[in-house]
Amino acid sequence: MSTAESASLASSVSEKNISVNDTTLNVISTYHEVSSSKSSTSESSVSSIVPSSTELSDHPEIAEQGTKQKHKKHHKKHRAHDQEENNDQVTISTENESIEENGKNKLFGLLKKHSLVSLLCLLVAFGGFVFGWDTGTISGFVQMSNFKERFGELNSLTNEYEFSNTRVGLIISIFNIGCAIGGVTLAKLGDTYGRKIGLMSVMVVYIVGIVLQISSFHWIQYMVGRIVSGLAVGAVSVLSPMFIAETSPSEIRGVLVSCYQLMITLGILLGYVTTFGTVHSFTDTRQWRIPLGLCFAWAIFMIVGMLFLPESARFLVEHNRIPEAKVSLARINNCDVEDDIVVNDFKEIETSIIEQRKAGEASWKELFSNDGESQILTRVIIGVALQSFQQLTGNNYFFYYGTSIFKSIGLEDSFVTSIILGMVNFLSTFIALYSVGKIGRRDNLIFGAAAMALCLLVFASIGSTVLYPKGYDQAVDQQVGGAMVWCTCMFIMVFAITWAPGVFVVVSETYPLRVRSKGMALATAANWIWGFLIAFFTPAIVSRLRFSYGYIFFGATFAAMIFVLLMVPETENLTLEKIDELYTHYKPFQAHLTRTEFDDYNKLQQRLKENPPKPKQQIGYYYKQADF
Ligand SMILES: OC[C@H]1O[C@](O)(CO)[C@@H](O)[C@@H]1O
Repeated sequence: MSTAESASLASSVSEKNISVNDTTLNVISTYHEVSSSKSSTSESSVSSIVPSSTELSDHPEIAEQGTKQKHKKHHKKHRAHDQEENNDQVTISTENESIEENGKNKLFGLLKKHSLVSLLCLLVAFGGFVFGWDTGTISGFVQMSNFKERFGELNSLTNEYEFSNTRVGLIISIFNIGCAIGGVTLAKLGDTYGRKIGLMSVMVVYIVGIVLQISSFHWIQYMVGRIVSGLAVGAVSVLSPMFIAETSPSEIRGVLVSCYQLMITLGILLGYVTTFGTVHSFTDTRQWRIPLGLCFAWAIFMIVGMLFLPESARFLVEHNRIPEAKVSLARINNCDVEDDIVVNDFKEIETSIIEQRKAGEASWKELFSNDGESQILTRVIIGVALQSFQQLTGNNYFFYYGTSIFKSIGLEDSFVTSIILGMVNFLSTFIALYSVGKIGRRDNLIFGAAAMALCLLVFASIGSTVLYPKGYDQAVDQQVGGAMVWCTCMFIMVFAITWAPGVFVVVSETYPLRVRSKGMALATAANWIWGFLIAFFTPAIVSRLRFSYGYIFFGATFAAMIFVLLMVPETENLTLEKIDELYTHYKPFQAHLTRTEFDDYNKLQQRLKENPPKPKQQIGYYYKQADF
C-alpha cells in the first residue's frame, strides 16, 4: 500500500481532524487513495483512447484548435472516458483488483480475504460510535423531564422546569469546542506514544468526562464534563481514521475508513433508540444516567480492544522501530515477516516517510498567498468554505435538535421520529460507502446541495406558512407535520450520501504535501467552529424565526451549490501530484473548465510524446491537406 497517500486517507470520515503534526494530517483521503491508484494506470491507458499517428491534430497548433472545438463535446464525454479508462485497468489488474472488478461479491470477497484486519479496523472505527452516541443522546436528554429538573430553570409562570436558549445552546454546543481543542492537542499523544496508547489514553479522558457528567448536580459541572469528553472525542476523530488508514490494505481502505462515518451514524441511531427507551421507562435520573453509564462500556470496549491490535506500522517506522513495524505488517496481513507483502508494504511506508520529510512543512504565511502557480490561498479558501458549508447545510440542526423539532411539529412521540431519522442516516451511509469514488466529486456535491436545498425550501415554507393554520399557540396541522418529517428524511438521506463523505474527499486531496497538515487543520477547524455556532445559536434563532430558520440553511446550501459550480475543480481519478498540476490550470469562477482543459492538455502532451511533430515539409503537406 502506498502510505505516502495512505497516510492521506482518513479524514474523509474523520470530518473533524484537527492536528498540525506531520503524521496526523498526512492522513488524507481514502477515496483519493482508491482513485489515485486507479489513475496511475489510467494515465497509461490514455493512448488507447486517443487516435493514433498521422492525424492532422498531431501538430500542436492544429491540435489546439481542434481541442477547443471539441471542448464542449469532450466535457460531456469526459466522464464516459474516465469510465472507459477505468475499465481498461481490468486487463492489467492484479489478482486483488480482479476480485474488485468481479462484480457481485467483490466487496464481500475482499472483506473475507482480509477478514482479520477488517475486524481490527472495525474495532478502531468504534471511536466513531462514541462520537455519534453523544449526538444521539444529548438531543434526547434536553427533552427529558428529569434532566430539565436537574439542569434547567423553573419557569414561575408555568411552574415547569425548562432550559433558557443560552443554557441549552451551551450544553449542547460546548462539546464541539472540546472536540476542536482535543483534535489539536490530545491527538498528538498518537504521534508520541503510538496510535494504540493514544487511543487508550484519550478513552481514559473520555471516562473522566463521563464521570463528571453522570455525577452532576449543577449544569456548569455537566457542561465541564461535556468539554472534557469532547476533548477525547476530538482526539478520537483524528486518531481512529488515521489508525485505520495506516493499517488497512489499500484495496479496501476506502470502505474501512468510511466505516468510521458508518459508526458515527450507528452511534447516533442507537443513542436515539436508548433515550427513547429510558424516557419511556423511567421518571428519575435513570432517564439520562443509563445512556451516560453505557459510555463506560464503550470506553472499556475500546481500551480492551486496543490491547489486541498491532501498532500502526507507519508510526513504528517513523520512530525507527523497524523490526516491530515488520511484525505489525505481518500480523495485519496474516503472513510471515519475510513475506513479499510485508517487504513491499514496508518499502512503501519508508518511501512515503522520506518523501514527506523531503517536502517539509510550509509556514502559515505560505497558506495565505497565491504566489507562484500553485494557488495555495485559493485551495485553502476552497477547503475552509467546503467544510463550513458542510455544517451550514444544517444537518446538525436536525441531529441535535431533532427531538425538539419534531415535538414542535406536533408529533405524538418525537423520540420515535428521531429514531426514523437516525435510521435513514445510518442506512444511507451504506449507499455512500458503495457510491464513494463512483460519482464525480463535483457532481456529487452539486447534486447533493441542490437536492438538500430543495428539501430545506419545502421544509421551511410549509413550516412557516401552513403548519399552524390557526396561529402559533394553536394546534398544528398533522398532515403538514408529516410532510415536514418526509422533507427531513429526504434531506438526511441526501446529506449522508453526498456532503457527509464528499467534502472530506475533496478537502483531503486538495492540498500539496507541504501545506497539507496546516490546510487540513484550517478546514477542519472551520467545520468544528460552524458546528459549535449552529448548535449554540439554534435555540435562540428558532424561538424567533421558528421554521423560517430553514430558509437560512436553504440559502447557505444554495450558496454552497453555486460555490462548487464556480470554484471547485473536478479532482476525481487524479493522483495527488496531478491535482497539484491541475491547479496551475485553475480558472476561478470557471472551475468547470479547469479539469476539461487540463485533460485536453494532458492528452495533447501524450500525443506529442508518442507522435513527435514531423519534419517541416511533411507538416506543410498536412497543412495543405487541412486547407484542401
Ligand atoms: O451523520 C451525521 C453526523 O456526521 C457528521 O457530519 C460527522 O461526520 C456530524 O457532524 C453529524 O452529526
